[in-house]
Amino acid sequence: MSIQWYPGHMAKARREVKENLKLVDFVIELVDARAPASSQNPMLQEEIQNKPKLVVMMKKDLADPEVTKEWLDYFQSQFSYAIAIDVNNKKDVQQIAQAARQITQEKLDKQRAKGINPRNPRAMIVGIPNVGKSSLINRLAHKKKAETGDKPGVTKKQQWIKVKNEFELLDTPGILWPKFEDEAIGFRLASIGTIKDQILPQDEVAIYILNLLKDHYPDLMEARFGFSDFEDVVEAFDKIGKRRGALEGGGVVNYEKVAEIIIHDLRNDRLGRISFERP
Ligand SMILES: Nc1nc2c(ncn2[C@@H]2O[C@H](COP(=O)(O)OP(=O)(O)OP(=O)(O)O)[C@@H](O)[C@H]2O)c(=O)[nH]1
Repeated sequence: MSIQWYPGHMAKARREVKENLKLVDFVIELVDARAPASSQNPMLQEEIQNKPKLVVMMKKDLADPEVTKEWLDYFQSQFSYAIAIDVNNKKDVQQIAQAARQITQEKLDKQRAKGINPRNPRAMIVGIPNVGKSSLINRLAHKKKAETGDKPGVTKKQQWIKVKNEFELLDTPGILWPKFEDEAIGFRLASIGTIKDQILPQDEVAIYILNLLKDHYPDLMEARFGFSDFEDVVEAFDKIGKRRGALEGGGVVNYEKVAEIIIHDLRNDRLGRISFERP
């Protein structure tokens, strides 16, 4: 996880995705349900052109269900097919095959009407680092990868995975960079663990999380840290440090440790279901 993106990497990633896109009939774009806009790649849509796209909001089990609903409505209104899943929930994962059927039905019907016996539609998964690409591919593959041999792939190693007889999935995902457009996006991506911890100051990420909790999730904050409001971040860090034992000699609060605790709690699902942005 946490690739650092340089222009050379970005150009290579874009080229690879572009090549693979030629092989598929539709695209499965993975985004993080907690920050669906910030975790989209800014240029993917350009490369996809007119191919149908299924947006899959991953990690729905970690996101605020009400906000996830708003995002589903939003994506669906943008002419994209959208679902939200927890990759560890079998029923959720099954929704992908159903959505694929919807997406490809029209084209298949047209081919059948012309007397053509259509082949299985093909798809690829695209998403930013750590969004859950490998987990989803493994679930869809049930660890068995259907090798079909004669189809073109960018590298010889690539294979197609047959998903419930509905479609075939390229076994290597496309990895693209997230948005780096403004500071708030950076904080969201740092909070969900997409960008390296060294890139943004950890205390600032922790302050961002505390402010989000205070403004949108005071009950979760109260449950975990014992308070839900603060005027001053130093005061808030002191309270958490004392409560959680992040102290140095003489009982002085170690702020670095407090920042780590806040980020760790969030990333490890200790706070509850949280979303970082609304449509
Ligand atoms: N709670 C939860 N965790 C998930 C879900 N999907 C993936 N994860 C976790 O997210 C982390 C990253 O998942 P990966 O499948 O490695 O993500 P990736 O997109 O392949 O990552 P890169 O290889 O870095 O590009 C892992 O710890 C997964 O267990 C989900 O739906 N819910």
